[in-house]
Amino acid sequence: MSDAPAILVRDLRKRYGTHEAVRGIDFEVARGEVFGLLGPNGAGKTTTVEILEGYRARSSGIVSVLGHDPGGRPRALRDRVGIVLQSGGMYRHVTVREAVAHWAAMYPHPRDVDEVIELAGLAESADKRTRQLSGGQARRMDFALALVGDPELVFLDEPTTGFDPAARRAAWDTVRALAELGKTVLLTTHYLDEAQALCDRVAIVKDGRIVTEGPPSALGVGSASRHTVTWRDEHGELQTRVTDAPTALLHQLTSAALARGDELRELSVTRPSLEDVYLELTAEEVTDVG
Ligand SMILES: Nc1ncnc2c1ncn2[C@@H]1O[C@H](COP(=O)(O)OP(=O)(O)OP(=O)(O)O)[C@@H](O)[C@H]1O
Repeated sequence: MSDAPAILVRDLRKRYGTHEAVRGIDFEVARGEVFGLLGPNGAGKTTTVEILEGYRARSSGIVSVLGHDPGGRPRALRDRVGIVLQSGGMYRHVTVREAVAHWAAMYPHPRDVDEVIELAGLAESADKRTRQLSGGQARRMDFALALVGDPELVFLDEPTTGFDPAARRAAWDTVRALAELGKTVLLTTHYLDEAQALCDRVAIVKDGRIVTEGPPSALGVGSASRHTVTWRDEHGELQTRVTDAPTALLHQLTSAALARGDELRELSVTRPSLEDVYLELTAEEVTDVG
């Protein structure tokens, strides 16, 4: 049972009136995996995640979360899933420790409150009233609330939107700590560096469909053998060539430079990054694959 996937989605569809926001999505997330859904505004990420959380009903398809259908939010599932809510405003007048302790009491096997506060990076703010927290600290409290029930699976919908760089790094550390604890994480993000830093695998969603899926590094490298070669030529002009045969191009360039007794200044060879692949696949004129 434990090698059954944490999340299984088959031909998931969601219609809002006449608009089909999710048009046949399939993916699986293994236990202990950090999986990212990427894609432009309106692609259908939040709809998908909220169906998995049990907050929205699907139009059709199969969805299994820790072996349960999340529709109707069964109690057996609620205790095992952590959800970082976007608002987190209900505890404005109590301290961080009181809020986390209150939330912990709703779960059958909560984690230690102070340990969770530490894990969320809030040890120094534990006695602050939550309304006095900065935006980044408030978000960390959302993490603490999501973790205190000791969930097996954590949903993070755009966990660092609006964070300053230091708060983002702290949130990344929290996600990594979750992964080290063996938790499964499903996150959505608009930040490709975040996906690259945190996710074992990502799926890029566009217009309600997955257009590609795989480990972030493999998406960048595997999508093309294209290399971009840049150098400054003998006239001081910066040159750029995109090639599938970088070895031959470099041989040609270096031979010519050596023959002139010159250096190839500012030479660089780059492969497509996750960002290049993302932009290519989500560009408006590109039609969907699959
Ligand atoms: N409750 C709703 N009623 C009608 N249409 C909706 C509703 N929720 C979402 N939509 C539409 O469904 C599509 C997908 O929205 P969704 O929020 O899932 O996208 P997203 O990928 O999460 O976008 P973002 O990155 O902007 O959060 C959009 O066109 C959106 O306008």
